[in-house]
Amino acid sequence: MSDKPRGILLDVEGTTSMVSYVYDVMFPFARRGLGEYLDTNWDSDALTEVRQQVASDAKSTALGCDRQAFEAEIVRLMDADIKATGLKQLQGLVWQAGFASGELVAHVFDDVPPAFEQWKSQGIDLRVYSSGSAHAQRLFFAHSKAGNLLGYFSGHYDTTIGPKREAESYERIAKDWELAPGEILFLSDVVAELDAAREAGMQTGLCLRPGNAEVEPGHGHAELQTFAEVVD
Ligand SMILES: CSCCC(=O)C(=O)COP(=O)(O)O
Ligand SMILES: [Mg+2]
Repeated sequence: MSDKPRGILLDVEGTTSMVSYVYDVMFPFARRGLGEYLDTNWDSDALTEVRQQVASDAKSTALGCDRQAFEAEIVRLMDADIKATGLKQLQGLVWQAGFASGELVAHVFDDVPPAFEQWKSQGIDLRVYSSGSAHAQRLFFAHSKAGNLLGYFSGHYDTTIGPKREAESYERIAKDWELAPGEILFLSDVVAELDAAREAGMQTGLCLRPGNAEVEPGHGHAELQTFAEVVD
């Protein structure tokens, strides 16, 4: 990495954690629990807010009111793995029971907790930016296989701040964090996300974790296999 960062911004899937944990464990859990969750919570405040978000994402007010049409839209978004804000908020609500019961225990790579400890001891501030909702991020890191890691983070960003592949999202994060973009190091497994962060002026690191998709050479981002390589 170039300059020592004052803040490290972390992606989750493919960066702190195995892609397969999200795809093979968490997404199927949300799919299985969807119908019952909707039946039980249709009029709750949390689900009403999500229904409005999904309707707004789809630009169809009616969608938020019709139980069958709503569920069909959620299934469509899940099938296509569309990282829409409303879907991500709903998945977080369904996962809550799984994390609370212990059926879901979030995967983190072994080098992650010691790196968090080292970075914090060096005075580096840590925040998360994931397509998963901020609520889901908190559940995830509070219930990880390495224990409760939530205390390491001073903030969480999701797609309500903007899409992960747009430079403006990273500009907004830097502004909210009250750091210059160049003082922030963004770590992710997705080159398009890193391109957007670099365009905003952030330092970037591409995580090459086991199970991640292959990347084309020539992207120009620093590459790392583990977090131990990030800061001296
Ligand atoms: C934070 S837990 C759920 C992760 C998730 O739903 C997801 O889509 C992961 O996306 P990321 O931006 O972390 O790669
Ligand atoms: Mg990722």
